[in-house]
Amino acid sequence: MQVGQGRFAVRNVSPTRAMRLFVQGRGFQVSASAASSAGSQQQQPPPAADLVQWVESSGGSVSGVRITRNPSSGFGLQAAADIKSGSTLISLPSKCHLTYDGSTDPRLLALIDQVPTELWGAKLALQVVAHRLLGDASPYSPYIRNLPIGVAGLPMFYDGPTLSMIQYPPVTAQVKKRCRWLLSFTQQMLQPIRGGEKDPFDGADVDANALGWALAVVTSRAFRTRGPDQPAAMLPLIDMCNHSFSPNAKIKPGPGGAMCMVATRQLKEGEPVLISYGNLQNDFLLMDYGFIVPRNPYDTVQLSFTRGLIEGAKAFAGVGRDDMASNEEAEAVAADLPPLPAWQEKELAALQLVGPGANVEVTIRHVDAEGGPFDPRLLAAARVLCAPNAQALGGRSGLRQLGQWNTPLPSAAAETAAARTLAALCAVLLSNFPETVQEDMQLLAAATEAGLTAEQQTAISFRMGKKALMIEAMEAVMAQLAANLAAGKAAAAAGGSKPGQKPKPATSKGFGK
Ligand SMILES: C[S@@+](CC[C@H](N)C(=O)[O-])C[C@H]1O[C@@H](n2cnc3c(N)ncnc32)[C@H](O)[C@@H]1O
Repeated sequence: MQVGQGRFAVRNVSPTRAMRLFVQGRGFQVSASAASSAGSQQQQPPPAADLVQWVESSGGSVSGVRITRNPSSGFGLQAAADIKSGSTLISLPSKCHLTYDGSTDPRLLALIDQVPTELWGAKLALQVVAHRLLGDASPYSPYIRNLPIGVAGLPMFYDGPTLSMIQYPPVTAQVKKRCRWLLSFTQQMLQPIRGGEKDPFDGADVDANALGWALAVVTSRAFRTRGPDQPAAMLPLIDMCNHSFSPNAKIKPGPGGAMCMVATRQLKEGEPVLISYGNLQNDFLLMDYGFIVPRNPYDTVQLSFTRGLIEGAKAFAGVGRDDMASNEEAEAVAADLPPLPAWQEKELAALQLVGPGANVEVTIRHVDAEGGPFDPRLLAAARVLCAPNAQALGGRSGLRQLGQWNTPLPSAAAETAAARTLAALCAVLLSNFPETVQEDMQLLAAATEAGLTAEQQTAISFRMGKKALMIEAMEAVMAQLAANLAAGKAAAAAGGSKPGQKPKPATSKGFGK
């Protein structure tokens, strides 16, 4: 068993096969839809018909919507008729919601209690395991038996080489953390009680694969029904709805604690019913759901701010020196920094980028993101660190005055230095990736011939999206700079400057050396 490579090879059984064994070893029938796929088209019952029946017999309703099943994308929901906007498609009574605190088994509740509150997903995963083991005795059996046997595409189940193809530390580190947690929890919490009086699983071998499957089911299907800070719940049937950033349905509370799926616009018969899983960046879509959205408007590149990062980028851009530094020189500059003048230290502290309680996580976003492509704190920090003296900030201070994308510094020289530094920062970050965007595109174009798996293709598309985002930001900051300079010249020619004037729309020329 290898830790840190996202790989759970237990007793030489691959993760997928281990999950299959876990599921089938408990006497579970393969879901009605999966079982029927071997039969002829005519004999097939509607997919997951038992689940619909269970919801209806539990007091819920399913109206104007049907389940579809596609061999590659799994279950989905579809309008079964023309539907009016505002119609309730599914009403799911609270007795069908699966929550982590809804058990009557004190052994399970005691075990769940030992998991920290913030790991609500893990708590819920233990419930899912318990219900899977109960088999037909579980009140949720029609739901559990229709859950996917493997959750395709989750990096938690990538092999080591595929995980390393992501090339983006914020995601790979988090994936490894989840894998480590699974291993340590199963080894330290589940194995010692196995078969004993505290074991809620009555001696079943719930290993990292089994718990990993349940965790994957939870991360890809749970809903936060009680608000953003409260634990989530599994909503059977409703969770067969796929995601879109332009959804045509939404989930909302109904009478008596029910949760309802409601059409948010008119639907045509046969149209897929789609909800939004939230304005999530690709990191979370990949880690929790196993897919990404190309050119995801909510995607970001996450950075940890250090002064060295900006000073290295300044050197790389040739800001404050006669020439542009090489990568090595820029690294040397970043590693050996003189103390900051008090005015700059004070500004960085006001931005909460240094000092006690600092939060150094900043992002690069899409150009059309609110506030522009650079986290306002990062933009403000670049302006502060590129200003030769406090006067160059023109009396501005703090995030509101220094972090506005469309409000350049009055000093054209200082603003130019900041813009070039931010562009250089993107270039430095891009240089950390072994392949260019073009090379990634070529890899994807030849994916079939090269025998790349779907997961490997997703990993490449993911990192390509991050690189494209940085190129976009780099081009945007240089274009903004050109527009600012042009606006400044025009204002000067007209006999006065117009501070804060919105520059003309940018036409990008890229990062020119
Ligand atoms: C809540 S479930 C939706 C139902 C799921 N398709 C099934 O077979 O049960 C979420 C999972 O559906 C898939 N999915 C949902 N929306 C998707 C999308 N827009 N693109 C690709 N996969 C999607 C992913 O596998 C995700 O983990």
